[in-house]
Amino acid sequence: MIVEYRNINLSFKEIEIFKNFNLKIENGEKILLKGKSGSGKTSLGNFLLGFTQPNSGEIYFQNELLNEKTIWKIRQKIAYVSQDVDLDEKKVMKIIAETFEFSGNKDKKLNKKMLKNLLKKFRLEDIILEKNVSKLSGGERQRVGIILSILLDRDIFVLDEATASLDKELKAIVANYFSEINKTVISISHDKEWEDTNKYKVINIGDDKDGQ
Ligand SMILES: Nc1ncnc2c1ncn2[C@@H]1O[C@H](COP(=O)(O)OP(=O)(O)OP(=O)(O)O)[C@@H](O)[C@H]1O
Repeated sequence: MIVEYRNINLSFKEIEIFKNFNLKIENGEKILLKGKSGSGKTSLGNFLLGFTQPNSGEIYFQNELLNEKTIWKIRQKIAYVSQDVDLDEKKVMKIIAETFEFSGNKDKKLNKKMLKNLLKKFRLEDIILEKNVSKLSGGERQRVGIILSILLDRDIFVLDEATASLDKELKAIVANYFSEINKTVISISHDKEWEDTNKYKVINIGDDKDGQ
């Protein structure tokens, strides 16, 4: 098992989002979190990354309890892509190169051949590497964020509406790509292309508040 949410409770004011929510995710599993807007999907991703905490309950990552001591180590094992990929306003290649200089990524080496292949797979021209991020369209920026997350070669992907800015064809390409890789994937998406692959275990959030 790679991730376990145990007895998670979350509420804001009088609104209960999770009541004794439980979910186990196996190594290599492909998970699609679905549910109405406001059902708590993003919160589940945020708990795992330590961005926010539930009111009560525990989260385990590779059998280790997530807390303020373990979160930094755990975060380095997670590749996170959000809807609004937040990249510095620099040349794309510079951002990629600098990402590999962070202390947390020091054990990883930029695979340039893989980068070229990924650009091609996600329909980007090589010239994009020389462009400033501020000049990219939303869909281009989103794909650069996805490519960067893949290059980091981490254990698990948390993809929060990672295909929202892409056209139909690209949504399908990205959803297919993640369905076939040898990693654990948690995707939060309203895009039907993820489910269309038939490779993701669909978890409906909010249907049954009293645990799953
Ligand atoms: N810090 C906060 N303060 C108050 N309410 C919050 C906070 N964080 C989340 N919420 C509320 O918790 C609920 C769940 O939010 P969350 O973003 O996890 O839902 P979601 O299922 O990802 O929604 P969407 O599909 O719209 O992105 C929402 O009603 C949201 O307004």
